[in-house]
Amino acid sequence: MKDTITIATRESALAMWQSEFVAAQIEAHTPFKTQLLPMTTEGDQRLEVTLNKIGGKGLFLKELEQAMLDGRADIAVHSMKDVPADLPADFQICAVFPRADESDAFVSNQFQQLAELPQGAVVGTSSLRRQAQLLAVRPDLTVKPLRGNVNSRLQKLDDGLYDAIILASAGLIRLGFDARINSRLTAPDWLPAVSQGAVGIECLHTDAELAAALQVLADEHTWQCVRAERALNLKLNGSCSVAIGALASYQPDDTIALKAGVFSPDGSRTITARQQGYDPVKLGGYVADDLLNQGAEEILALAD
Ligand SMILES: NCc1[nH]cc(CCC(=O)O)c1CC(=O)O
Repeated sequence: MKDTITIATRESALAMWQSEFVAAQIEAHTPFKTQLLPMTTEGDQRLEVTLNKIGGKGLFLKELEQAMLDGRADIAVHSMKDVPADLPADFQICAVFPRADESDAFVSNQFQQLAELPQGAVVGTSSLRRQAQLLAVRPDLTVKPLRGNVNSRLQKLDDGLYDAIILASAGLIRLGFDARINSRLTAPDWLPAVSQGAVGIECLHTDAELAAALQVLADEHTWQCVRAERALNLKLNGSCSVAIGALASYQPDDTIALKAGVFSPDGSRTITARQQGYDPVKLGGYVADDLLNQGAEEILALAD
């Protein structure tokens, strides 16, 4: 087997941080050396429209996957949140790392938390899930689109375009912006995106030897939780845009507890479900069925 693993990565500061983290883990815990292959993806370039209109989350992966198919790279590193539930058949997730902070962060230069925002305040996010949960508790707020990488989103807040913005805490922490988190929006009242806070390694299905060699890096409990959340997402047909929140947590009795919610874009309708079980894929399916029985399909269709 080769002795250097080439890691395809997006070029954003967050993606580079995650890939450098994975490279260091590989060098510390396996016999391999590593090198990075930074690439621009269509998802990074097309900031003008919402992602679901141009093909969804897969746009952050396609170029990296092509590099693996061409033999220019061996693995790709992703925020698992950006990995579609229906991964193309040629690929597998061969390891996920322990989940970091899965919460969303409330970030503002004037206010400490959501409840402090004045009537009609402007909050920045392009996530339908965040928008819907914001409006569910504060229908008076004005939600304005905010895309781009973590640094540019913070810059837009500092430029005065918003009273507050919502970002993933994990991304802020990884880039050293912990101090910008005014407060956290946390489960069970607020649900993160499927797989939020987890970093994973993708490789070719055919690369079984490499996948096996990287198993020493895999966090089994995080993987089970991520699988439960992804199974739920797949059953609800969670294209990246839909307002689905979910969080699975590993319990002391070795079960997984999964809570999930589906929200209408204007925040007026919310349905949630929660179950516990041993089999992550079945659990995700059961919670999805519960949501579907409560009318999830109709609510999700409102986002199209
Ligand atoms: N959508 C982009 C994205 N993908 C993963 C993260 C954060 C890191 C993580 O969830 O692991 C972010 C930034 C954000 O949503 O604020």
